[in-house]
Amino acid sequence: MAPPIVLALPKGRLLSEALPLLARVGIEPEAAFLDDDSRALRFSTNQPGIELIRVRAFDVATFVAHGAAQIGIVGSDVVAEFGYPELYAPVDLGIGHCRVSLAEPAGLAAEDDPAQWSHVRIATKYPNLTRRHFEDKGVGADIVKLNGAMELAPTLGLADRIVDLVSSGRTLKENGLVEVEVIAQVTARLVANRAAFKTRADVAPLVDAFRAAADPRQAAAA
Ligand SMILES: Nc1ncnc2c1ncn2[C@@H]1O[C@H](COP(=O)(O)OP(=O)(O)OP(=O)(O)O)[C@@H](O)[C@H]1O
Ligand SMILES: O=P(O)(O)OC[C@H]1O[C@H](OP(=O)(O)OP(=O)(O)O)[C@H](O)[C@@H]1O
Repeated sequence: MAPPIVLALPKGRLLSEALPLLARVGIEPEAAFLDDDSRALRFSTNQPGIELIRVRAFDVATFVAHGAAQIGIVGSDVVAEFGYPELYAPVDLGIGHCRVSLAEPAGLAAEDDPAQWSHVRIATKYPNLTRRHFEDKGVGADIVKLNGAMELAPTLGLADRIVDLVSSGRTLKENGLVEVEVIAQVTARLVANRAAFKTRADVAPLVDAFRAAADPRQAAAA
């Protein structure tokens, strides 16, 4: 018998939006999965052929790309940042809506002309995505990699500008920054390891089940 499919879930903000999808697919995690006091990282479900792991958002992509997990749920921001060829992202799950944007202090924006930039210094947790974006424009980018709280970088002199996720825009506003350019729209994707998708008979049907659960027209018709 084939080992269970390992489904990697991000433990941050996407998890609460992913749980109703899981329920629509018919996957019920064991009780410990929802217990904040549990230190376990690997969980059984009501389906003997499916196990869950709970990892950091960026690590979902890494576990799936390397085949340690066969499928996962991860933001398209993370998929774009890594660009793993082994990661197949066939389903837009329609959750985790936000955007990757370039932002700068309001005072700088008032007199700034992005068309004139030849070199910029950017704080971000998306170094690859940011580098590619500026390369495409022929602008040199000096990148400072951070793991969070990018919004602090301009006022403390770490970088002039940031590339970060924006949803309501509240974090930028409360830190005196304005959005200058939207680099990419973001939603969460169901990702699969390409080799597992091709070689395991149980992976494609599960991907199809997520596709049906994510599509409101199919869900309404069911
Ligand atoms: N403000 C937001 N609105 C909507 N979706 C968001 C927002 N921030 C992040 N996301 C989505 O959720 C994913 C996980 O973000 P989250 O903030 O939970 O994790 P993280 O802080 O990047 O991860 P970790 O805490 O593990 O380092 C992101 O990759 C993105 O796709
Ligand atoms: O436009 P808003 O609605 O304010 O959302 C944007 C914020 O959400 C994310 O941070 P998160 O809260 O996940 O914390 P983080 O800094 O740890 O990533 C992102 O990095 C922004 O800081």
